[in-house]
Amino acid sequence: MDRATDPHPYDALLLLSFGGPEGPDDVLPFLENVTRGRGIPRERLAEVGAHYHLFGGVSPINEQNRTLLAALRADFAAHGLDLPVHWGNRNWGPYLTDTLREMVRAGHRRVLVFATSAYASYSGCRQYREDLAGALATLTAEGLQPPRVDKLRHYFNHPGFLTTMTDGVLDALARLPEDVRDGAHLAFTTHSIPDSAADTSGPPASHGPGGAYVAQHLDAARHIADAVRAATGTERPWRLVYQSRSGAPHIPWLEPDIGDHLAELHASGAPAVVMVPIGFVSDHMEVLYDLDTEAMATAAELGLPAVRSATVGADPRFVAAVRDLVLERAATERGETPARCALGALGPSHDLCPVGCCPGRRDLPAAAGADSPYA
Ligand SMILES: CC1=C(CCC(=O)O)c2cc3nc(cc4[nH]c(cc5[nH]c(cc1n2)c(C)c5CCC(=O)O)c(CCC(=O)O)c4C)C(CCC(=O)O)=C3C
Ligand SMILES: [Fe+2]
Repeated sequence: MDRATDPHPYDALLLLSFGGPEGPDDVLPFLENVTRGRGIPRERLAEVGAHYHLFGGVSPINEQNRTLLAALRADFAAHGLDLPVHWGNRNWGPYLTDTLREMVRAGHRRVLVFATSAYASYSGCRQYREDLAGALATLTAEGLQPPRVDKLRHYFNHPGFLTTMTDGVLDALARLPEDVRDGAHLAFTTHSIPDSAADTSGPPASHGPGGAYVAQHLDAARHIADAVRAATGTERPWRLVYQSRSGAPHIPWLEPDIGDHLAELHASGAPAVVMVPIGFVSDHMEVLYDLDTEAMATAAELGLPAVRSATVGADPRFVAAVRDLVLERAATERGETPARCALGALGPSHDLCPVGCCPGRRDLPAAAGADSPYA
């Protein structure tokens, strides 16, 4: 088989995502799934529930994942990559455990996982690995033989992600009134997480203030800002800011918040802003509500012209990036040394999360890492 289309040793790809409610009755049980044992204040839950109800109780995330799933299958077929693709979620149906059970029953023994989170962090990486370990434990208890699972490396700096994001920023700039376009600031935005989670994100060697989470976002943001400058010939100020904070007020989370940043930009005389949702891969609720609804309203109140650039979604370049990462990992697992595409300064991320990578508050078993109980 052509090395460029050989998925061996893998026999399936699993698209692993967050999940979201698909109707008003789903909202509360979904939020209970998300926040079980995480100490989120009740008021915050009611507030977030109201965001979903503004959109009929439907998060767009599942439909976006169905679109991505179809796009991956079509891309693989068009490129002669014979690898079935399945989809499972952490917090809503189709649940990961059910998907993995079906995969085992279909005979899959060696599964590669593509999670819809591009960066290191407990929520974006280890928690998915814990979900996988939990699903494997359930299958084992049911008398099934668990498959071996591996997880793709972080893809925040893959050219298929960064170039697509850069083009999104260029499109967004073109939507701003011409007289403020050149002076527009870039506000790269991602999910706030507790300072303590950021500081311990990534391999132990990268632990320290902000950890791998902040370092990876800064690397991606700097690359995009440079590429936008190269394309437009205009230097624009940029900053990494945060959104969607939850948790109790006395616990420090990454700042500044996007809303405060917009007010600061306005006060300092910035003529316009492009909000770049660098931390997310599709236009799910954190983008639709926290940016398009809330942050846009803040900008309008301030009188600050603002646009939001696109997420990668199912863009063909992003889909092709997933194929590239799958083939790269397959080759690596076969003992070859394939090219590892990465832009920015950090270089390609590790394939296997080392012991102590993105620790959680509790020491739960995690699959697809050096400390996996399922080798
Ligand atoms: C880093 C990160 C990503 C990005 C990486 C990735 O994509 O994975 C992300 C994505 C998402 N977060 C989402 C939804 C929620 N996140 C919550 C809570 C939390 N997120 C956290 C972090 C992250 N979250 C954290 C540290 C918490 C506190 C509680 C905890 O430690 O777990 C809550 C509870 C209520 C609230 O407090 O907001 C909800 C409802 C949705 C679905 C949107 C939809 O439905 O369209 C998506 C894609
Ligand atoms: Fe979240």
